[in-house]
Amino acid sequence: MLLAIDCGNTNTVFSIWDGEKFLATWRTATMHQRTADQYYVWLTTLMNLTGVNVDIDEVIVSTTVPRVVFNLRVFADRYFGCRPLVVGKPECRLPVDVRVDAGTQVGPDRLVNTVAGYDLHGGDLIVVDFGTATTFDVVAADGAYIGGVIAPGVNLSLEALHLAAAALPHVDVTRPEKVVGTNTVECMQSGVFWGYVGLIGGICSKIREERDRPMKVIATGGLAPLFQQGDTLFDAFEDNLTMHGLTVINKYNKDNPAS
Ligand SMILES: Nc1ncnc2c1ncn2[C@@H]1O[C@H](COP(=O)(O)OP(=O)(O)OP(=O)(O)O)[C@@H](O)[C@H]1O
Ligand SMILES: CC(C)(CO)[C@@H](O)C(=O)NCCC(=O)O
Ligand SMILES: [K+]
Repeated sequence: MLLAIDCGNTNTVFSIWDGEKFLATWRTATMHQRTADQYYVWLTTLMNLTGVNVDIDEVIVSTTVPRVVFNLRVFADRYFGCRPLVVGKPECRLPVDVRVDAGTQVGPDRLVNTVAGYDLHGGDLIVVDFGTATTFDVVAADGAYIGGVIAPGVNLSLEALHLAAAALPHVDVTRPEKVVGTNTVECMQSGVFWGYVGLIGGICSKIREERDRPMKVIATGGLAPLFQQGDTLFDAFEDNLTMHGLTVINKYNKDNPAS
């Protein structure tokens, strides 16, 4: 059984994949100090609580936080007797080309998202992920990763306003009915929500213009459904895109062992 771990700057998600479907998914805040033993206690508690009694013998990790890798390696080795595949490390091969400037360390989550997007929807794709950052990643016709866009995350933008301006409160993102707010909270929500609608639409049309071809837009991440409502920003929404990509990459590495 495969344990797939997607560690972002804010949250870390663990999913168990039986080769055909995910049996369970659990989320915890990312903390680089968390030890192998802490991961194990947390995971086995949840497995027991939900009656998921399976043997894990493979682990794959994508992390945007390099410091968690050491403890996750110890976790896989100590408790599951395996060496984890870590996306972005030389021993983890990708089923697609990566065509970016030499020396660029593309975020593993972005690579995994494009592998998943290509697997599900084919090439000529823009993958938008609403995480800590909002990323746009471009997949060529042949599935290659050819670059993208990094914008501040939606929650990060709201938090930055609150932190930088003494009179601006902490607010949660929502979809305001009107653009013109009549109180501080509405004004902030409008700026972020409608600002993002414009940003997403604008960046996708600029990418299409630059590529000079139709491109399908796939959205993922916690806030994607909020932006999906009513607006024609995305062609498809994928709930579990990063996890799906991890299973594709794991299978590719098993089917194509290093010679
Ligand atoms: N309507 C909503 N309003 C505010 N936050 C939301 C809403 N729906 C989902 N979320 C948030 O989305 C987040 C899940 O998003 P996702 O896993 O894509 O990114 P993340 O964990 O925040 O970032 P990263 O992957 O970079 O760590 C959760 O933290 C959840 O609180
Ligand atoms: C952009 C984020 C933070 C999005 O999670 C991550 O993919 C990352 O840390 N990337 C490294 C830089 C890059 O992707 O070019
Ligand atoms: K994410």
